[in-house]
Amino acid sequence: MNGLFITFEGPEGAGKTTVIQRLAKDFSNELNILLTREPGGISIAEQIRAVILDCDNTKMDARTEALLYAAARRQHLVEKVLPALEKGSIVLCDRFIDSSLAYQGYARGLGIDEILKINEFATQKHMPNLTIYFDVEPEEGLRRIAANNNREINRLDEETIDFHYKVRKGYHLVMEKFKNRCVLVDASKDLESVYEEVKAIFIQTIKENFQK
Ligand SMILES: Nc1ncnc2c1ncn2[C@@H]1O[C@H](COP(=O)(O)OP(=O)(O)OP(=O)(O)O)[C@@H](O)[C@H]1O
Ligand SMILES: Cc1cn([C@H]2C[C@H](O)[C@@H](COP(=O)(O)O)O2)c(=O)[nH]c1=O
Repeated sequence: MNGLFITFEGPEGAGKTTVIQRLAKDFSNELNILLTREPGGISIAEQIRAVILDCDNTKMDARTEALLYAAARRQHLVEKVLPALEKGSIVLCDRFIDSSLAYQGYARGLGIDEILKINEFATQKHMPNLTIYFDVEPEEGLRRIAANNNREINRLDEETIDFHYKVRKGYHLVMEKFKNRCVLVDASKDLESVYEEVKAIFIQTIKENFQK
């Protein structure tokens, strides 16, 4: 694989989307960047996203939810991410496998290792080169999305505060499990500080991988 696969993780409203979009804009003249997201990024996966996140689907079973995320991931990976990496692109992906480990594995109580197994089947063990995790208190993240009029509220956003605390705890466990590829950023800081920190990590990673 010639390219670089960088994923961005964190709870609701942590600032991932805002920072990735700015990163893509600032570096698109000098680097071949593909910006994408999960669940979604391609037609089939966007359709699965709509089914998972529809606020009316409150009856959805936790394992069904986990399998749908994994199915969307599989299609997005083979249709979009892997071809871009083959061409040498830098793929910036808003959420990937660690979201399933934290949300379905830990917060839903299905087990991090169980969810890892079904995702290894889906991804054939393709993992990111780097994962930047945006760490923020659930209340702060939820306050940010509530203040953002352009952001639709989905079924997962509407979970209890207890669930959102478990998501954060789940992420901490996952970051520890995969510490070789994960970097934690304090996303409670102001946006400019968060952006500068992520940009520095990004530049360092590009140097290490492309300018040997
Ligand atoms: N560091 C920050 N301080 C204050 N507000 C922020 C910060 N980062 C992002 N925001 C604002 O918070 C809102 C949510 O940000 P964003 O959509 O980037 O989060 P996200 O992590 O992608 O959320 P989600 O995964 O829930 O969609 C936006 O209105 C954004 O402008
Ligand atoms: C990939 C993935 C996502 N989720 C959750 C996390 C969020 O609540 C939504 C996606 O919404 P966003 O605005 O695009 O962040 O889905 C999950 O539970 N499991 C996953 O694998």
